[in-house]
Amino acid sequence: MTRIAVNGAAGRMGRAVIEAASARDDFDVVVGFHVDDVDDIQGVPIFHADDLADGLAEHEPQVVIDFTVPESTLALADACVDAGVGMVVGTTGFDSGGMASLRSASQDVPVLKATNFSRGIQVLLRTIGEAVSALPDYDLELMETHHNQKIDAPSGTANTILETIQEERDVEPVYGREGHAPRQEDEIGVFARRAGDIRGEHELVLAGNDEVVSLSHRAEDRGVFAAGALDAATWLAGKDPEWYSFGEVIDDT
Ligand SMILES: NC(=O)C1=CN([C@@H]2O[C@H](COP(=O)(O)OP(=O)(O)OC[C@H]3O[C@@H](n4cnc5c(N)ncnc54)[C@H](OP(=O)(O)O)[C@@H]3O)[C@@H](O)[C@H]2O)C=CC1
Ligand SMILES: O=C(O)C1=N[C@H](C(=O)O)C[C@H](O)C1
Repeated sequence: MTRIAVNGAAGRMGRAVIEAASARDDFDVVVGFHVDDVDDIQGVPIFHADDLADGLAEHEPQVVIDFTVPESTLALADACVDAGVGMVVGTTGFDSGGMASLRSASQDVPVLKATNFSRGIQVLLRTIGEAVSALPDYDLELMETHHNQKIDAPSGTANTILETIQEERDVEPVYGREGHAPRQEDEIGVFARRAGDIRGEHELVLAGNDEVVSLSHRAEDRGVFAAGALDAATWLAGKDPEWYSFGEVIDDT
């Protein structure tokens, strides 16, 4: 049994995590955190986001799963360091300072951060690395589509895809194009669309040599991210303080 807490318990992903954990018998969701004063969400006791330390001390989770905003994740990191509780972080949109703060928390507690907790995206990332390396002269264009409530753009996953490409090839991102904007040889166009309640779509196009390769992934339900975050929490519980990746979970389970 893994004792978890959920930060952002009333959010789209927080609710999905609680729902997925409640349907399994190997998780106990002991506490949730939310910005408003409510007693419980889906039967889970809720502490206000200003009272992280109290909630962690009273309910003693092994791992907190976080899907919020960077400001909230960083406040949580301080509380987790003080309480000695591990973190599974799904929140995206950190600037470099925020990432550095989160990384420094992993000197004291185990921290696993992923921009996408779908297993399929992990496979896509590996496939993209291979394709970009095998097709060095092909033009690259990256597209993502998400629901109309998403705050950050491009998506965290798109940024991770870009980093994966840049490990293989020196490409310069161009975010959208407008007007007189001819394509340069070593650029990659990056495009973000927002519409409806689209759960998350990512596509990399590689074009050249009179052919087009399209590598894409579409999440059809937030449950896919929730399941991955829960697998990560089980894997992380009891680990030493360090910075971990979801790829390590996939390799082990
Ligand atoms: N890694 C992955 O696999 C995935 C990552 N994500 C990422 O997770 C994050 C959350 O996404 P989603 O659930 O759709 O977003 P939501 O807006 O639905 O949920 C975010 C929650 O955080 C709360 N919140 C906002 N500001 C604060 C604050 N300052 N302190 C404490 N809590 C706060 C919100 O409260 P309120 O509702 O009152 O504003 C809300 O409950 C995003 O960064 C998204 O990109 C999403 C899906 C998958
Ligand atoms: O906000 C979302 O919904 C999602 N965010 C993550 C991201 O920014 O990549 C992961 C997923 O695509 C859904």
